[in-house]
Amino acid sequence: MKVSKYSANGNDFVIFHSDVKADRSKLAKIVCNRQEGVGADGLIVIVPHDKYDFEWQFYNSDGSTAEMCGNGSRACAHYAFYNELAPKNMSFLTEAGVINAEVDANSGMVLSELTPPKILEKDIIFGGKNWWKLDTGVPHMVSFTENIKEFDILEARELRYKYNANVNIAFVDGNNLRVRTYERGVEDETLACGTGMAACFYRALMEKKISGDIEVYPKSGDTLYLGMNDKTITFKGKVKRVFETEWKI
Ligand SMILES: N[C@@H](CCC[C@H](N)C(=O)O)C(=O)O
Repeated sequence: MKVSKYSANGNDFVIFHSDVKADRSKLAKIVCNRQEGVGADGLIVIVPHDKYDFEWQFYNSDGSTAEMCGNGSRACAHYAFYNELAPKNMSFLTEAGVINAEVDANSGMVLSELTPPKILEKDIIFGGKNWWKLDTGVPHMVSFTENIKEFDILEARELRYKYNANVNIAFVDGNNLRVRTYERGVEDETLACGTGMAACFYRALMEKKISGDIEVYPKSGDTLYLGMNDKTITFKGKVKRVFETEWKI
Protein backbone atom coordinates (compact mmCIF):
# COMPACT_ATOMS: atom_id res chain seq x y z
CA MET A 1 0.00 0.00 0.00
CA LYS A 2 1.30 3.46 -0.93
CA VAL A 3 0.89 5.92 1.94
CA SER A 4 1.84 9.57 2.39
CA LYS A 5 2.69 11.34 5.60
CA TYR A 6 1.62 14.98 5.81
CA SER A 7 2.10 17.73 8.33
CA ALA A 8 -0.41 20.56 8.39
CA ASN A 9 1.35 23.02 10.69
CA GLY A 10 2.36 20.26 13.09
CA ASN A 11 -0.95 18.36 13.02
CA ASP A 12 0.20 15.21 11.21
CA PHE A 13 -1.65 12.65 9.14
CA VAL A 14 -1.16 9.43 7.23
CA ILE A 15 -3.13 9.57 3.98
CA PHE A 16 -3.90 7.00 1.28
CA HIS A 17 -6.64 6.38 -1.24
CA SER A 18 -8.62 3.26 -1.91
CA ASP A 19 -11.57 2.11 -4.03
CA VAL A 20 -13.11 0.53 -0.97
CA LYS A 21 -14.95 2.23 1.89
CA ALA A 22 -14.35 0.07 4.96
CA ASP A 23 -13.90 0.28 8.73
CA ARG A 24 -10.25 1.22 9.20
CA SER A 25 -10.33 1.94 12.90
CA LYS A 26 -7.81 -0.80 13.79
CA LEU A 27 -5.53 0.27 10.94
CA ALA A 28 -5.65 3.88 12.19
CA LYS A 29 -4.34 2.79 15.59
CA ILE A 30 -1.53 0.82 13.97
CA VAL A 31 -0.34 3.44 11.45
CA CYS A 32 -0.70 6.38 13.86
CA ASN A 33 1.37 4.68 16.56
CA ARG A 34 4.50 6.81 17.02
CA GLN A 35 6.70 3.90 18.18
CA GLU A 36 5.57 1.00 15.99
CA GLY A 37 3.79 2.67 13.08
CA VAL A 38 4.31 5.70 10.84
CA GLY A 39 3.21 8.01 13.65
CA ALA A 40 0.46 10.62 13.23
CA ASP A 41 -2.45 12.41 14.92
CA GLY A 42 -4.86 10.91 12.40
CA LEU A 43 -5.48 8.66 9.40
CA ILE A 44 -7.31 9.89 6.31
CA VAL A 45 -8.60 7.53 3.63
CA ILE A 46 -9.89 8.95 0.35
CA VAL A 47 -12.61 6.89 -1.32
CA PRO A 48 -14.58 7.57 -4.52
CA HIS A 49 -17.91 9.43 -4.49
CA ASP A 50 -20.54 9.78 -7.26
CA LYS A 51 -21.40 13.42 -6.66
CA TYR A 52 -18.26 15.04 -5.20
CA ASP A 53 -14.59 14.77 -6.14
CA PHE A 54 -14.24 12.17 -3.39
CA GLU A 55 -15.33 11.26 0.12
CA TRP A 56 -13.01 10.91 3.08
CA GLN A 57 -12.90 8.74 6.16
CA PHE A 58 -11.19 10.42 9.10
CA TYR A 59 -9.78 8.61 12.13
CA ASN A 60 -8.03 9.97 15.21
CA SER A 61 -4.86 8.20 16.37
CA ASP A 62 -6.83 6.16 18.94
CA GLY A 63 -8.97 4.69 16.13
CA SER A 64 -12.07 6.80 16.85
CA THR A 65 -13.78 8.51 13.92
CA ALA A 66 -14.39 12.26 13.75
CA GLU A 67 -16.85 14.15 11.58
CA MET A 68 -14.31 16.73 10.49
CA CYS A 69 -10.71 17.88 10.78
CA GLY A 70 -9.64 21.34 9.56
CA ASN A 71 -5.93 20.67 9.16
CA GLY A 72 -6.65 17.24 7.75
CA SER A 73 -8.94 18.78 5.13
CA ARG A 74 -6.05 20.92 3.83
CA ALA A 75 -3.58 18.01 3.83
CA CYS A 76 -6.13 15.77 2.15
CA ALA A 77 -6.88 18.35 -0.57
CA HIS A 78 -3.15 18.62 -1.30
CA TYR A 79 -2.83 14.81 -1.50
CA ALA A 80 -5.88 14.56 -3.79
CA PHE A 81 -4.55 17.24 -6.15
CA TYR A 82 -1.02 15.81 -6.34
CA ASN A 83 -2.30 12.30 -6.91
CA GLU A 84 -4.65 13.58 -9.64
CA LEU A 85 -7.76 12.52 -7.78
CA ALA A 86 -9.23 16.05 -7.88
CA PRO A 87 -8.70 19.43 -9.58
CA LYS A 88 -7.15 22.31 -7.62
CA ASN A 89 -10.63 23.61 -6.70
CA MET A 90 -12.41 20.66 -5.21
CA SER A 91 -15.36 19.59 -3.07
CA PHE A 92 -15.36 16.51 -0.92
CA LEU A 93 -17.70 14.85 1.51
CA THR A 94 -17.01 14.52 5.22
CA GLU A 95 -19.38 13.40 7.98
CA ALA A 96 -19.81 17.08 8.90
CA GLY A 97 -20.83 18.03 5.36
CA VAL A 98 -19.25 19.09 2.08
CA ILE A 99 -15.88 20.86 2.23
CA ASN A 100 -14.64 23.13 -0.55
CA ALA A 101 -10.88 23.44 -0.84
CA GLU A 102 -8.38 25.15 -3.09
CA VAL A 103 -4.76 24.13 -3.58
CA ASP A 104 -2.15 26.64 -4.72
CA ALA A 105 0.26 24.42 -6.62
CA ASN A 106 3.13 26.92 -6.49
CA SER A 107 3.15 27.91 -2.83
CA GLY A 108 1.82 24.74 -1.18
CA MET A 109 -0.87 26.89 0.45
CA VAL A 110 -4.24 25.22 0.84
CA LEU A 111 -7.51 26.96 1.68
CA SER A 112 -10.38 25.06 3.12
CA GLU A 113 -13.93 26.34 3.72
CA LEU A 114 -15.17 24.82 6.94
CA THR A 115 -18.80 23.96 7.72
CA PRO A 116 -20.88 26.85 9.18
CA PRO A 117 -19.94 27.37 12.87
CA LYS A 118 -22.55 26.83 15.58
CA ILE A 119 -22.58 28.02 19.19
CA LEU A 120 -23.82 25.06 21.25
CA GLU A 121 -23.62 26.54 24.76
CA LYS A 122 -22.33 29.78 26.28
CA ASP A 123 -20.87 30.70 29.66
CA ILE A 124 -19.98 27.31 31.11
CA ILE A 125 -17.92 27.97 34.24
CA PHE A 126 -15.23 25.35 34.81
CA GLY A 127 -11.88 25.68 36.60
CA GLY A 128 -12.57 29.39 37.20
CA LYS A 129 -12.82 30.08 33.44
CA ASN A 130 -15.71 30.96 31.16
CA TRP A 131 -16.07 28.40 28.35
CA TRP A 132 -18.20 28.31 25.22
CA LYS A 133 -18.99 25.06 23.46
CA LEU A 134 -18.99 25.47 19.68
CA ASP A 135 -19.24 23.21 16.65
CA THR A 136 -16.92 23.89 13.73
CA GLY A 137 -17.36 20.42 12.25
CA VAL A 138 -16.48 18.78 15.57
CA PRO A 139 -17.22 20.07 19.11
CA HIS A 140 -14.81 22.47 20.81
CA MET A 141 -14.64 24.13 24.23
CA VAL A 142 -13.12 27.63 24.03
CA SER A 143 -11.89 29.94 26.76
CA PHE A 144 -9.63 33.02 26.67
CA THR A 145 -6.49 33.33 28.70
CA GLU A 146 -4.00 36.06 29.55
CA ASN A 147 -1.14 33.56 29.68
CA ILE A 148 -0.98 31.14 26.74
CA LYS A 149 2.11 29.48 28.25
CA GLU A 150 -0.09 27.97 30.96
CA PHE A 151 -2.34 25.23 29.62
CA ASP A 152 -3.50 22.83 32.31
CA ILE A 153 -3.62 19.50 30.46
CA LEU A 154 -5.26 17.64 33.36
CA GLU A 155 -8.04 20.23 33.54
CA ALA A 156 -8.42 20.13 29.75
CA ARG A 157 -8.71 16.34 29.86
CA GLU A 158 -11.42 16.54 32.53
CA LEU A 159 -13.35 19.06 30.45
CA ARG A 160 -12.89 16.98 27.29
CA TYR A 161 -14.60 13.98 28.90
CA LYS A 162 -17.28 16.02 30.66
CA TYR A 163 -18.38 17.70 27.39
CA ASN A 164 -17.13 15.15 24.84
CA ALA A 165 -15.25 17.93 23.03
CA ASN A 166 -11.80 19.17 22.11
CA VAL A 167 -10.51 21.89 24.46
CA ASN A 168 -8.87 25.19 23.44
CA ILE A 169 -7.41 28.21 25.17
CA ALA A 170 -6.80 31.38 23.18
CA PHE A 171 -4.84 34.57 23.77
CA VAL A 172 -5.90 37.72 21.92
CA ASP A 173 -2.69 39.17 20.49
CA GLY A 174 -3.64 42.50 18.87
CA ASN A 175 -6.12 41.48 16.16
CA ASN A 176 -4.65 37.95 16.02
CA LEU A 177 -4.93 34.83 18.17
CA ARG A 178 -2.57 32.40 19.84
CA VAL A 179 -4.24 29.03 20.40
CA ARG A 180 -3.48 25.78 22.18
CA THR A 181 -5.64 22.68 21.79
CA TYR A 182 -6.16 19.43 23.66
CA GLU A 183 -7.50 17.01 21.06
CA ARG A 184 -10.11 14.36 21.59
CA GLY A 185 -8.99 11.05 20.06
CA VAL A 186 -5.32 11.94 20.42
CA GLU A 187 -5.94 12.55 24.13
CA ASP A 188 -3.22 15.13 24.45
CA GLU A 189 -2.24 18.56 23.25
CA THR A 190 -1.41 18.62 19.52
CA LEU A 191 0.78 21.14 17.71
CA ALA A 192 -2.21 22.61 15.84
CA CYS A 193 -5.92 21.97 15.39
CA GLY A 194 -7.79 23.63 12.53
CA THR A 195 -11.37 23.34 13.75
CA GLY A 196 -10.08 24.42 17.20
CA MET A 197 -8.48 27.58 15.79
CA ALA A 198 -11.72 28.20 13.90
CA ALA A 199 -13.80 27.82 17.09
CA CYS A 200 -11.55 30.31 18.93
CA PHE A 201 -11.74 32.68 15.94
CA TYR A 202 -15.55 32.50 15.94
CA ARG A 203 -15.96 33.12 19.67
CA ALA A 204 -13.47 36.04 19.49
CA LEU A 205 -15.39 37.46 16.52
CA MET A 206 -18.77 37.09 18.27
CA GLU A 207 -17.43 38.83 21.39
CA LYS A 208 -15.80 41.53 19.22
CA LYS A 209 -12.33 40.79 20.56
CA ILE A 210 -11.11 40.74 16.94
CA SER A 211 -12.47 41.87 13.57
CA GLY A 212 -12.10 40.81 9.93
CA ASP A 213 -9.46 38.41 8.68
CA ILE A 214 -6.82 37.40 11.19
CA GLU A 215 -3.67 35.35 11.70
CA VAL A 216 -3.70 32.48 14.16
CA TYR A 217 -0.59 30.99 15.75
CA PRO A 218 -0.94 27.43 17.09
CA LYS A 219 1.57 25.73 19.40
CA SER A 220 3.79 24.78 16.42
CA GLY A 221 4.48 28.50 15.94
CA ASP A 222 3.26 28.49 12.31
CA THR A 223 0.89 31.10 10.90
CA LEU A 224 -2.61 30.27 9.68
CA TYR A 225 -5.06 32.68 8.07
CA LEU A 226 -8.72 32.72 9.09
CA GLY A 227 -11.63 34.77 7.86
CA MET A 228 -15.41 34.70 7.44
CA ASN A 229 -16.82 34.01 4.00
CA ASP A 230 -20.60 34.52 4.02
CA LYS A 231 -21.53 31.92 6.66
CA THR A 232 -18.44 29.75 6.58
CA ILE A 233 -14.94 30.12 8.02
CA THR A 234 -12.07 30.15 5.54
CA PHE A 235 -8.93 28.51 6.81
CA LYS A 236 -5.64 28.80 4.94
CA GLY A 237 -2.07 27.72 5.51
CA LYS A 238 0.83 25.72 4.15
CA VAL A 239 0.88 21.95 4.26
CA LYS A 240 3.94 19.77 3.95
CA ARG A 241 4.17 16.35 2.32
CA VAL A 242 6.72 14.78 4.65
CA PHE A 243 7.24 11.54 2.71
CA GLU A 244 5.58 8.89 0.59
CA THR A 245 6.30 5.20 0.98
CA GLU A 246 5.14 1.67 0.32
CA TRP A 247 3.91 0.06 3.49
CA LYS A 248 2.98 -3.58 4.10
CA ILE A 249 0.64 -4.36 6.94
N1 LIG B 1 -7.07 18.07 14.29
C1 LIG B 1 -8.34 18.31 13.74
C2 LIG B 1 -9.52 17.81 14.53
C3 LIG B 1 -9.59 16.29 14.52
C4 LIG B 1 -10.80 15.69 15.18
C5 LIG B 1 -10.81 15.84 16.67
N2 LIG B 1 -9.67 15.27 17.31
C6 LIG B 1 -12.11 15.23 17.24
O1 LIG B 1 -12.17 14.03 17.50
O2 LIG B 1 -13.07 15.98 17.41
C7 LIG B 1 -8.45 19.69 13.13
O3 LIG B 1 -7.44 20.18 12.61
O4 LIG B 1 -9.54 20.24 13.06
